[in-house]
Amino acid sequence: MEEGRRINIGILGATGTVGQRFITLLSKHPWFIIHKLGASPRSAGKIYPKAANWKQATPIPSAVRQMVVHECKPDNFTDCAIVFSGLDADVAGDIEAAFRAADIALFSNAKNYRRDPHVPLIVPLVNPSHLSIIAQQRALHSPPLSKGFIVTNANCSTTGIVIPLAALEKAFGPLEQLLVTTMQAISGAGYPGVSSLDILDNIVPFISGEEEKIEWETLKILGGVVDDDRGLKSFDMHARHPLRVSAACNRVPVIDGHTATVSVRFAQRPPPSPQQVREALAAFTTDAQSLGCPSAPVHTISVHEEPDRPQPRLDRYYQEGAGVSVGRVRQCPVLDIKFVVLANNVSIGAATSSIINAELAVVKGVVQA
Ligand SMILES: NC(=O)C1=CN([C@@H]2O[C@H](COP(=O)(O)OP(=O)(O)OC[C@H]3O[C@@H](n4cnc5c(N)ncnc54)[C@H](OP(=O)(O)O)[C@@H]3O)[C@@H](O)[C@H]2O)C=CC1
Ligand SMILES: N[C@@H](CC(=O)OP(=O)(O)O)C(=O)O
Repeated sequence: MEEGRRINIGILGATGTVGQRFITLLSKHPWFIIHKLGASPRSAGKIYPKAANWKQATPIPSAVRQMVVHECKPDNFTDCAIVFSGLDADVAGDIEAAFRAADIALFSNAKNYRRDPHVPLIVPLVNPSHLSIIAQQRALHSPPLSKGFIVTNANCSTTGIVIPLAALEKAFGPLEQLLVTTMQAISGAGYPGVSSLDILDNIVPFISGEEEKIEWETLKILGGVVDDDRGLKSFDMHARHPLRVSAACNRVPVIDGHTATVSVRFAQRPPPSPQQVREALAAFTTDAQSLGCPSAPVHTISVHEEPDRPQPRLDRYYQEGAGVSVGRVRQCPVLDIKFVVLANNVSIGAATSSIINAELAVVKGVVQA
């Protein structure tokens, strides 16, 4: 990025849980400047503090205190080079498609386009190389686009899990089997989310669609991008080394921070030892960091030796919520290795990932700054 230049950005769903996180992070961003805010017709026309039910620990940033919230229509955002979406999935599909059709670069948190064969599903600390499919997404759009595209980030639980898995595949080669059990925070359900009478003194062993998302998204993210005979790119879904994934998801009475217990089997025989796994996790570095993305964690995975870590209350702000914490790395008597991972669902699980994805797109020249 050119010294002193800042890029105008817009935020859709700016009043919601993820939208508020975008505002907090982007109000102090060195490259991006918040230029437009969007939310539902209920909020449109109001100044931001009147539209949002602000739930962050820090006050509403001065940069947006006088901003008027707009309807999420592309015409209101034409002077934004990048638009972030924290839209409710019920409305994200049509709105995000309209922004792409208006030739606007859009980075979404919503699930709607994650399975699209031309849309990259990017966890920025894992698979930024998938940005390579954007040229094809633009070319196949009718009419072809010069600037517009959609990039999605992953489900918040999937994000926390694939980061240590990517570190393991980088060090030891492909994984073959994966068993995951999540303990997911209430904030993952947005605001006001799960009712207190359902979640206090309780665990709810069902989150609609979540297990299917972890089982499918993990393959798209950890798999490669391949070219066919005609030069068309597609996602290989880890097909060269099939990976079987089983997830079980639970809602627990924690406000922020999704925890997961993970057991893996490696293709490599004999498998790595717990100590080799700890060393590989701690040594993991990312392109986002080496390419100078300002929101990338300086150190990606914190590996705990203490037997009772990670814990949401103690570890969810590791690297300002952009890194993940792993602990209890040990032998698994059924598969090979098991461990616990904790990721901040509203930071690296949502807004932070989108922001690093946009930073990567700027660095790689996919977004013209
Ligand atoms: N919370 C989390 O941890 C994660 C969430 N996500 C995904 O991010 C997205 C946002 O989640 P979250 O912030 O929790 O949701 P919220 O319910 O808190 O916020 C939803 C946002 O969508 C806006 N909206 C609702 N209806 C419309 C409409 N008709 N037109 C335009 N805007 C509308 C709301 O505006 P208004 O206030 O005006 O109603 C609000 O800004 C979802 O798709 C979610 O699945 C992804 C990963 C993690
Ligand atoms: N379903 C997740 C949050 C979420 O919104 O996921 P997704 O973006 O995949 O719909 C949770 O409840 O914790």
